[in-house]
Amino acid sequence: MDDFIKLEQGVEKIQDAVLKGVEDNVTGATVDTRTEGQCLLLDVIVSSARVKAHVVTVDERETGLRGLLNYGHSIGHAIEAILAPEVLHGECVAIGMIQEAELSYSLGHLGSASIERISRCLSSYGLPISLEDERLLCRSNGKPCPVNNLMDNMRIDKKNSGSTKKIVLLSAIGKTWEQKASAVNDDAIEAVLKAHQPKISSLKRAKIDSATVQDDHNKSFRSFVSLSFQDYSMVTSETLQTIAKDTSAVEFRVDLLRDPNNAVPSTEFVKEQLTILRNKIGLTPIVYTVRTQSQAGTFPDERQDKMFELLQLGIESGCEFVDVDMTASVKDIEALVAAKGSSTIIASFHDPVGQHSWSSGMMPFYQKASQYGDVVKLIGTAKCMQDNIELEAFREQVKGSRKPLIAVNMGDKGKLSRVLNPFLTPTTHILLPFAAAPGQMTDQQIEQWRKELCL
Ligand SMILES: O=C1C[C@@](O)(C(=O)O)C[C@@H](O)[C@@H]1O
Repeated sequence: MDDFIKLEQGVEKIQDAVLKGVEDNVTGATVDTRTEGQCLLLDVIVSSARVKAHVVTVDERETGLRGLLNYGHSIGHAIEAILAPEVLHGECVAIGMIQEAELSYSLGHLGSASIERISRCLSSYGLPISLEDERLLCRSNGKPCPVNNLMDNMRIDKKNSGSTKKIVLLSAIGKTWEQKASAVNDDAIEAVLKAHQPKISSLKRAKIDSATVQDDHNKSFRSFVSLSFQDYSMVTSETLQTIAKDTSAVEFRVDLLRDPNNAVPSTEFVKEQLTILRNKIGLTPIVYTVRTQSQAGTFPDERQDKMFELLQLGIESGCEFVDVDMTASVKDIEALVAAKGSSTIIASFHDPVGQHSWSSGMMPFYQKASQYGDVVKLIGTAKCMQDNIELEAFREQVKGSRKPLIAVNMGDKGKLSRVLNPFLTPTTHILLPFAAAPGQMTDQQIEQWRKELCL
């Protein structure tokens, strides 16, 4: 119990010690150089190791007591068998701890206040406490954990005796109901597993495929915010969640990242940054983009090999949308599209200097993009209002196609096209360091214009 209180009360100090451990020794080099957090962390680790060593010594042959070390693991392992490797062992056990505490409660052994405290403590360390956790749903792409599969997986637990399942039940925090795992009947376990099934709506949100986008595009996908951060570890979850609140997706601009060790961001760095974004933003869909210099971005044009390696990473990481530039080589585009997995491909073309007119010049790019993308994105540059009118005529001309179209003009004079674009309009936000493209507006500004124009 004392150790639990230390964990409960020392969250910030312990987290600080763990973060510090990246450059320093996690538990501090010597007694003199240890911070308060490092002392606390060391204390908790040593106490845990002491308990474990004691239990393992007393019950060398695993006759009963040793099973207690398995609290949270009966259900945790059953979940892990379905969701690994996307979801980690520790995360599955954290959920298992809560469900086994609930089981203890449902059998009348544990008070509900204890479940509250355990939940709060696990959450404060960033661990998931239910299968509805957004980060977890995202990483597993909404993969379900049906009760019958969980029950099947629990059948092969080493603590069981024959067909009777044995689970560690709590009577208080730091205390178990018996000095061994207890026999529990299947009905009681099933009831808890059932109560913890995620709601259909949260599973659905985790799944966006190209068919959904194509069928439902004008209703569900109004806009996305182009994020312009250089390092997501410096941005708070609150900021990102505020930005994501009223939009359909956020754009992760790989070319705008600043890797402190490399001029062109390394794959490792991008992976790390994407994980940070994912963890902070929950289930908000991500548009993954590597925009080259000639396409109005900052990624070096001559590093096509690296660009495709990074795009592959976007697909492998399960980003809902991956933007592929149509000026790249057809061979590379084809290979990427063939490996798109569950991502929706946005085939895009930018004309940053307004070289191609909407009345004829953009058509070849539209055709190419329709061939490779699930979604087509054409970005022109307006020099005058007429360019927006021509864009609308273009939109009208290709309206019958099944491929949803994002078409806007950059520049101050192109704003009207952003207001009129009905699907996944790229937008900015006041909390961003800068707008990712000239003429980008916030969702509120677009709404305001639409009101004024009675749209
Ligand atoms: O393709 C686009 C559109 C955009 O260039 C714009 O004009 O809003 C902004 C980019 O971040 C995004 O990738």
